[in-house]
Amino acid sequence: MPLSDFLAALKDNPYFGAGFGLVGVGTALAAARKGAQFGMIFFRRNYMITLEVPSKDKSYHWLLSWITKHARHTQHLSVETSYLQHESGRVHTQFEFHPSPGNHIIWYGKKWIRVERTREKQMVDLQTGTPWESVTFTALGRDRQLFVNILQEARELALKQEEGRTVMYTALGAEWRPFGFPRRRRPLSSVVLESGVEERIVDDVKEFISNPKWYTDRGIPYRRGYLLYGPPGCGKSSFITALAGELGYSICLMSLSDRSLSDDRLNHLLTVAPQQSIILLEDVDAAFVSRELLPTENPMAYQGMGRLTFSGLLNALDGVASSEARIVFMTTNFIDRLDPALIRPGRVDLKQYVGNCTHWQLTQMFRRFYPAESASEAERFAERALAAYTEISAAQVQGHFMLYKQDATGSIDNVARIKE
Ligand SMILES: Nc1ncnc2c1ncn2[C@@H]1O[C@H](COP(=O)(O)OP(=O)(O)OP(=O)(O)O)[C@@H](O)[C@H]1O
Repeated sequence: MPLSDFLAALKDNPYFGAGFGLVGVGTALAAARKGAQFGMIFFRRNYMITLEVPSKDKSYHWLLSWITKHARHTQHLSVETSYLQHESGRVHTQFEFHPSPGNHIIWYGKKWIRVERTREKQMVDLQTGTPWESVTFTALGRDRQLFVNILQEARELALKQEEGRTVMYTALGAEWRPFGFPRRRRPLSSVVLESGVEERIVDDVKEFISNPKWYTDRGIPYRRGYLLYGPPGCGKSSFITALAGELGYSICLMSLSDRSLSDDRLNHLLTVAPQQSIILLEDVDAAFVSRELLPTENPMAYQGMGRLTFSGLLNALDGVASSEARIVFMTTNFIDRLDPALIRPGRVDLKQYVGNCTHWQLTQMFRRFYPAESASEAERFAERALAAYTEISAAQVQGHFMLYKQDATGSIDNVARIKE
């Protein structure tokens, strides 16, 4: 059907009311209007299909990108600014144009489709503070498969854009929203942990992900908790980011000291976390300290800083049940400050100390940073570093190397100044 005919059919057109006789102009017009309305309703019900997608639906953002791709000739646009990190590490600002609120016509699957994007000025999503929006697709025919195809294409397009990148989500109201630009996946080899530590965690997570049946057969909730503990700057967060990249997972980052976090909200967020994501609760000690360490005169500390209570946190962790593998990582610098109830098996199934650099780690880091240098130079670096300090974090070593980017000998000679 040509576009003009399609548009004509969509408009409220008195055509359907024509031919009702010459009963008087007023009556004829009213009859014509009624006829038109009836005709349109009949036509819509029987020969048109529509799909409404509200902005709070997961597919909404994918669909906006899909529409942008297909409505290339539309002149009415709105902009969304994002940042993209290139291989070199440089960040580029990217403007993505989306069709503005209003009507757009798309030719897809040998059909004309009207896409109406609406934005409610009066209605705001109370949880996210953003205006309420929706897009409605209207097409002639009865075949719903058209919409299924569009949704699948939109999802594939979104996945393609995220390929090779790790998406970070943060909690906004009761939802998870991507924040910042998707980061280039960090390779696991770029995080140098003590020998065997990486394998221990990666093998455990992979085994967990590939074995849902083991859990269902035994009626055990399909979730696994990990705790990485140790001094700052030793690679806990970097390792979790690299692990997410290795698995092709995203990260849902949450701070338990967020004052707006309540028991219900945490519970809800853990339940609705995006598929294939790692939930990361950083610095859990900052929100709750062990009951045993608590001064009795300050019971508030145990209740958490916001409206989240300790028992609420335990319940939320226990309640995480999903057909999807649910992986929760917690990090802390002070494991001894954590309540034993929080880290008992079932809530934390694997605990791993991530500590300051060992001799082995120092040699590995040196060789990674200065690939042209020999193994004996790496040994010399590690020996001198550990002779000068008993405790050096990987972050400090990395900072030191950055000072001697092109000068491996300088980095060895000045290793005693690593903490200056
Ligand atoms: N083991 C490591 N191998 C390579 N780089 C590391 C390692 N540990 C830390 N770094 C570097 O140091 C910086 C800080 O590391 P990271 O945030 O992962 O440490 P952390 O243990 O999570 O610290 P905190 O306890 O303060 O959160 C990052 O830039 C990271 O690249």
